[in-house]
Amino acid sequence: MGVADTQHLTMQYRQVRALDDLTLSVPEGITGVIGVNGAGKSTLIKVLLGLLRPTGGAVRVLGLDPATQGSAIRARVGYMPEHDVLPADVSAADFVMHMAMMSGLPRAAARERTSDALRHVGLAEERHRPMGGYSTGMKQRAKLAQTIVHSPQLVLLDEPTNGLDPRARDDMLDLIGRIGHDFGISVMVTSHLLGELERTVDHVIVIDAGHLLRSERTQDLTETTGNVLVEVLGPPGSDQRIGQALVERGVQAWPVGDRIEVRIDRPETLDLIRDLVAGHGLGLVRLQEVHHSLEEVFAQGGGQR
Ligand SMILES: Nc1ncnc2c1ncn2[C@@H]1O[C@H](COP(=O)(O)OP(=O)(O)OP(=O)(O)O)[C@@H](O)[C@H]1O
Repeated sequence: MGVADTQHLTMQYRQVRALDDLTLSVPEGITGVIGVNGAGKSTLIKVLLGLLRPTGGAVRVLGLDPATQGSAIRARVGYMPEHDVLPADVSAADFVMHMAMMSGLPRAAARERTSDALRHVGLAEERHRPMGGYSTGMKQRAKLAQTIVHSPQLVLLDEPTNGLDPRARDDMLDLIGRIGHDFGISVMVTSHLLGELERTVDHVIVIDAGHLLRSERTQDLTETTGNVLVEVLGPPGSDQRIGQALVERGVQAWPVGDRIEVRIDRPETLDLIRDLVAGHGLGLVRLQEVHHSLEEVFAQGGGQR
């Protein structure tokens, strides 16, 4: 059993079937739920939290039933909603403290956990300013702080990178990585962008029109291309010399920045790379398998399998 499981889950709004016979399991660790806008990601999160009652199927979150144990789930789970829901005239410190107490923490513990959470998300200095004056990135970090303030076992993050510039997005992804891998809190994070979560999540679930398309470990989904990336240490142009030497021996090799990508169609090619680098008196810094990106996997029709 995962940290969240659904069986034949259906959510029929008046006109729209947002979730359609959806069976999935969110394992421990960091899981990305990816789907275009309207795929049903937010609806899934609201069902898991017990905020929406599904029209069919079964749900378990941390082994609990959201229909009857919603408040027990919300005590153990953190939720970061997609849209801007922060009161503009309240400071992050007051807001996160309030949310901590709403989760059941006594005042002294709530105060301590609030300052820890705001420090973790990098809002320690600005914590007493009203949130209306915050940048989008700061608002997202304040929302993230209230998500983790009560030391949950699982956090559900709805499009946390939406509207962020590239730098703020990278900061947010780093924070999510730390929450999942350093704090040991399981994370389910949604995105409408395929490639964005790739380096952060351990597991990828892809949904489309409320259906499950794929659910796999990121590593398995982005299977190796059969190529390696070679980085050598030596005077400028060393990479080109090695690339040229490989091509002269009938190996497919091409430059990628100041490295060389090499097609490994037989195991001996790896020995050849090692011997050539040594033969040229150079150092072998890196020999790394090249994986497909998620975007490539789906462009090749991998999403339809
Ligand atoms: N309260 C509602 N009443 C009726 N239809 C809804 C409601 N909420 C969502 N929908 C519809 O259900 C479908 C799934 O919406 P949902 O918000 O879950 O998708 P999403 O993948 O989270 O997309 P987005 O990132 O755009 O929110 C969409 O067609 C949406 O219009």
